[in-house]
Amino acid sequence: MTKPLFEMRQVEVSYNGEPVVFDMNLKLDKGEVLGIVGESGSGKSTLAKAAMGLLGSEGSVTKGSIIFKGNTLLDMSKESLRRLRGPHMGMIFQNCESALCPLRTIGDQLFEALQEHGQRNRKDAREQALVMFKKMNLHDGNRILKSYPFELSGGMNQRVGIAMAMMFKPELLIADEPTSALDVISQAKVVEEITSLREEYGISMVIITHNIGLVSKIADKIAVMHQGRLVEYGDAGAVINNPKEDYTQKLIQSVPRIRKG
Ligand SMILES: Nc1ncnc2c1ncn2[C@@H]1O[C@H](COP(=O)(O)OP(=O)(O)OP(=O)(O)O)[C@@H](O)[C@H]1O
Repeated sequence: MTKPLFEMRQVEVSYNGEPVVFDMNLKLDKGEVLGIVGESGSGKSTLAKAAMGLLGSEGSVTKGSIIFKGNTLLDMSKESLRRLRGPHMGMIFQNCESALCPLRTIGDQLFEALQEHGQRNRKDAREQALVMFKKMNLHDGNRILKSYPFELSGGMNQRVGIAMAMMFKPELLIADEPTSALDVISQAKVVEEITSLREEYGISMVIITHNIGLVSKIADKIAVMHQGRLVEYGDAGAVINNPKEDYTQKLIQSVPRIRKG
């Protein structure tokens, strides 16, 4: 039996010693898409940050283990984790604009991120960026590279953030509410763009959202969180069409007409 690409075993996460996520058990095989859904405050972002080693000084994993390709992340040094982030495990944030530095151009930030992971040639980096921008429907790539984040629209910054994460073609991409800062039409387009890039590069993904409708279209498995706990977890079709928990039914009822075929 092949080992999962990513796994959480009995994970508890706390802020300042106070647990907010309890007994999380999840598995993701290579090429799979896992949707994590739940209402605001259920612990979804905390889980994503724990997986990426980005909990900050107040937060820590207080029980269990998080395993990526057979390596226990909690045992890794900060430097090894830093090297893993980007080329192996990528992250897309809810608001990519706030993750970008306001004082430097997109091009400088992009090159710096690639340089940190061994890409030294600025011309190659630029070409790679232009290709990825096009795939994200950002057609004026040269202008974007010269722009500061405040010179772009919210939707453009979000696409730039996604393109930057995708440029590394990571084995695992964790997307935390990747479309919630966008209007409904842009949301649908960005989901399509992410899905086609994922298919093209065979990237495994964890998509975190409060909108079960969004993951119903693209996830293979769905995990439902409520008050820091996993309340339902299984194949997306089974969770959507035959939810066992009342809470999942309520989430589904809050979205008009979704069905997984
Ligand atoms: N830095 C922090 N310090 C203390 N408590 C925190 C911190 N960040 C989050 N929490 C708490 O952890 C719990 C889970 O929050 P989290 O942001 O993970 O939920 P979420 O499901 O991602 O919500 P949302 O959909 O609104 O982003 C909440 O009770 C929140 O108040």
